[in-house]
Amino acid sequence: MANSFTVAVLPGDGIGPEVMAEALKVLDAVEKKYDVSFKRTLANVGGAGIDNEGKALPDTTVDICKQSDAILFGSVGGPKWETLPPDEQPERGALLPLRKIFGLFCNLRPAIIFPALTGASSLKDDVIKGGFDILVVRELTGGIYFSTPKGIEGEGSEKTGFDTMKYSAAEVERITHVAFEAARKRGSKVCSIDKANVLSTSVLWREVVERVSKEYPDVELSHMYVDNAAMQLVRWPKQFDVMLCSNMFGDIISDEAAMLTGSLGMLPSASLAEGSFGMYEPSGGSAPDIAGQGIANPIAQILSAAMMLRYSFNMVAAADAINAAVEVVLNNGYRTGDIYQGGDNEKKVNTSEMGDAIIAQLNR
Ligand SMILES: NC(=O)C1=CN([C@@H]2O[C@H](COP(=O)(O)OP(=O)(O)OC[C@H]3O[C@@H](n4cnc5c(N)ncnc54)[C@H](O)[C@@H]3O)[C@@H](O)[C@H]2O)C=CC1
Ligand SMILES: CC(C)CC(=O)C(=O)O
Ligand SMILES: [Mg+2]
Repeated sequence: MANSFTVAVLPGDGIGPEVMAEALKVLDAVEKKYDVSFKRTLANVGGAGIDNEGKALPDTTVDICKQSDAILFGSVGGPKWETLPPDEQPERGALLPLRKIFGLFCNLRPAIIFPALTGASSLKDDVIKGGFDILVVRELTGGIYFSTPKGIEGEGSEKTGFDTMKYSAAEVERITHVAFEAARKRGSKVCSIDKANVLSTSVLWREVVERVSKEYPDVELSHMYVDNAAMQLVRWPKQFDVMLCSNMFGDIISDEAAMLTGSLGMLPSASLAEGSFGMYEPSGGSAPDIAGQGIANPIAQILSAAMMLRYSFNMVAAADAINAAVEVVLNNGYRTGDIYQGGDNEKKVNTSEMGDAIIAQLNR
C-alpha cells in the first residue's frame, strides 16, 4: 500500500495562493512518481482568515493543522489589513501564534546560489564565483517577537511603544544543538550572530553557545556581531557555513542572504518542532506589489514543499529530485521576472509556466 501523509494547506494572502498552486501541482507529480499520497486540506489563514471567517487564525484552521502531519504555508499580510489592531493583523494574529502553538522553535533557511543565477545576484561575479551554500538557523519562538510586555501606552509626545527581548538558557541551548548538528553534516562551521556588546540576551546567548560548542569539538565556532555579519554577508558570503541567529537577527539576515541568491522568491524555509512536525513556508512575504499578476516566482514555495518531504516525511529522494529539477530548469534558462536578466539563453515565464517546467523536468 502507498505511504500516505496529511498536509494542511494554508495559502494565505497576496502571492501566497498563486505560488501555492504550483507547489500543489508538484506534489501531484510526486504522488504519481513515488507511489505516495498527500491528503491535503485547505484552510484559511491571515487576511483570508479575517475576510472569510472573521479571524486571522480561525479555530477550524488550527484543528486542521493539528490533524495533519505537516503544514504547507504560503504567506500572509498586506495593506488591506494593516489598520486593524496589531494583534488581529495577519502576522501577529496568525503567523506568530501558529509558530507558538506548534512549538516551531527552529527555522532553517538555506541560501544556496544556483550556478545559472549568478548573474541575478546583487553581488559582483568574483565575489560569488564558485557559489556559496549558507544555512541560516533561526530561533523562531522566542526573543523580541514573542517576549512580554509589549505594547503602546500614553498620549501625545509621551506616547511610548515598547517591546521586550528575553531568552532563556534552555531556548538558546536547543537551537544551538540544531545548528551544530547541521554543521556536522555540512561544512563543520557555525558562526553565531549576536549583539553581545549591547544586549544582555546576547551575552547569555554567547555564553550558552560557547558551552554547547564543547560537545562538538569537530565543529569550528566563531561569533560575530550582527551589524558586522550584515556587512560580511555582502563582502564575502563564502566565509559562512551555518549562521546561528536569534529570531529577529535571523529574520533580517535571511532576507539579505536570499537576495544574494538572486531573489527572495528563491528562498524556502522549514519551521520545525521537536520530532517530525513542521511548517514549510517561503522566507519572503505576500509581495503585494506583484500579487494578482501571476508573475511571482514559485520556486521558494516549491522548494519549501521539498523541505517538507525531506524533514517531515523522510522522502529524501523525492526532495532531491525536486531540487535537481529546479536546477535544470534554471540551467535551461527559465526565469520569472524577479530573476530575469535578459540574457540570450533566458526565457521569461510566468508563475504557472515556471511550475509546469519544473514538473515536466521532474517527470522525465
Ligand atoms: N511569512 C510571511 O507570511 C511573511 C509576511 N510578510 C508580510 O508580507 C507583506 C509584504 O511585506 P514586504 O516587506 O513587502 O516583503 P515581501 O517579502 O512580501 O516582498 C519584498 C520584495 O520581494 C519581492 N518578492 C517576494 N517574494 C517574491 C516572489 N516569490 N517572487 C518574486 N518577487 C518576490 C516582492 O515583490 C517585494 O518587492 C507584509 O504584510 C508583511 O508583513 C513579510 C514577511 C514574511
Ligand atoms: C512577518 C513576520 C512575522 C515574519 C517574517 O518576516 C519572517 O518570518 O520572515
Ligand atoms: Mg522576514
